[in-house]
Amino acid sequence: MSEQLTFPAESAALLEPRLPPKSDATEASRSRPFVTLTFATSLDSSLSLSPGVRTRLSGPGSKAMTHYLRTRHSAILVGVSTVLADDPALNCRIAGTPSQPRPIVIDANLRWTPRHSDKVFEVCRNGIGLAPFILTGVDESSLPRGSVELLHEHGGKYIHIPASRSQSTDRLRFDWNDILAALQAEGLSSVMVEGGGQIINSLLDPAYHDLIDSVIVTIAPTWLGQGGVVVSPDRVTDTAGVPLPVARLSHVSWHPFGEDVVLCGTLRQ
Ligand SMILES: NC(=O)C1=CN([C@@H]2O[C@H](COP(=O)(O)OP(=O)(O)OC[C@H]3O[C@@H](n4cnc5c(N)ncnc54)[C@H](O)[C@@H]3O)[C@@H](O)[C@H]2O)C=CC1
Ligand SMILES: Nc1nc(O)c(N)c(N[C@@H]2O[C@H](COP(=O)(O)O)[C@@H](O)[C@H]2O)n1
Repeated sequence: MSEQLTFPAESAALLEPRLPPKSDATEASRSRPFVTLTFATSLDSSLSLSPGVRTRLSGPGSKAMTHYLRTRHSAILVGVSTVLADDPALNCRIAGTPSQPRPIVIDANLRWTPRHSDKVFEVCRNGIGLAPFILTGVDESSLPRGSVELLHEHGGKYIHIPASRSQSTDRLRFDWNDILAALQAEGLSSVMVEGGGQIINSLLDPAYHDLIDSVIVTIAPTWLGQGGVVVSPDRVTDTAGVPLPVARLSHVSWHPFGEDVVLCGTLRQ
């Protein structure tokens, strides 16, 4: 884990209007964390070749951009399938970074059994990352003891969130308002939501658009083909059943980073 990235100050300046305020005073006055939705996609809207396959999309420049975003948020949030697929470090690897983001793993049904050898714990032991907070719908009394201890040793923990049962999958699901309330209660004033597909599609439900402060998407000049993990939220229709667009960005800007382009925008008018 010796990779060291650099991100030019002039590129950082371009992104500044899209990022959470630097001033603690402003952040403290918010009722919920600042939310940035950010991910890397192919031209066919895929995040990876298939569920469970770690797929490099970002080139060196846009990868450094993502790591710069990690320095500018208090937390970085991913779904449990991303953790199982990627064994991600979820730290910032820009040299001299002043602070590391807190990894947040959405694992409502406890599918992940954390292990000492997981990268997220390795970087934590090496002082270049923080241990995860795992948001779960499972009651405290049913949490696996070994996992609770492993997390505790590294400074992480489980956090219980109220959950409802999805009618289609019979799995526990969280309301994003409850997720953000839990982060706020932990003093986390900003969060970047990185993925994967199910997490992003769930956040892109129109009920949650007002919760998203900024959208920053890396687009790589590649098609991954069918069978990938796709960003495509559930369809919305009008009262006559005619399909409507789910969301459109406004205040859009495009920034080339090497062979990739980074699209910034907001879901607000
Ligand atoms: N290119 C990129 O920027 C990124 C790519 N990925 C890729 O995405 C893939 C994983 O994506 P997915 O398979 O879609 O899994 P995912 O990482 O989105 O996690 C899916 C899990 O999250 C749960 N979930 C979703 N919304 C929820 C909610 N509101 N409340 C409670 N639980 C919720 C689902 O029930 C499911 O168990 C991996 O292959 C990974 O490599 C992941 C992150 C970023
Ligand atoms: N920005 C970006 N570009 C890609 O090409 C990617 N595959 C991802 N994936 C996300 O980054 C996580 C890996 O993080 P570490 O490098 O291990 O810290 C991965 O789990 C996805 O969330 N992102």
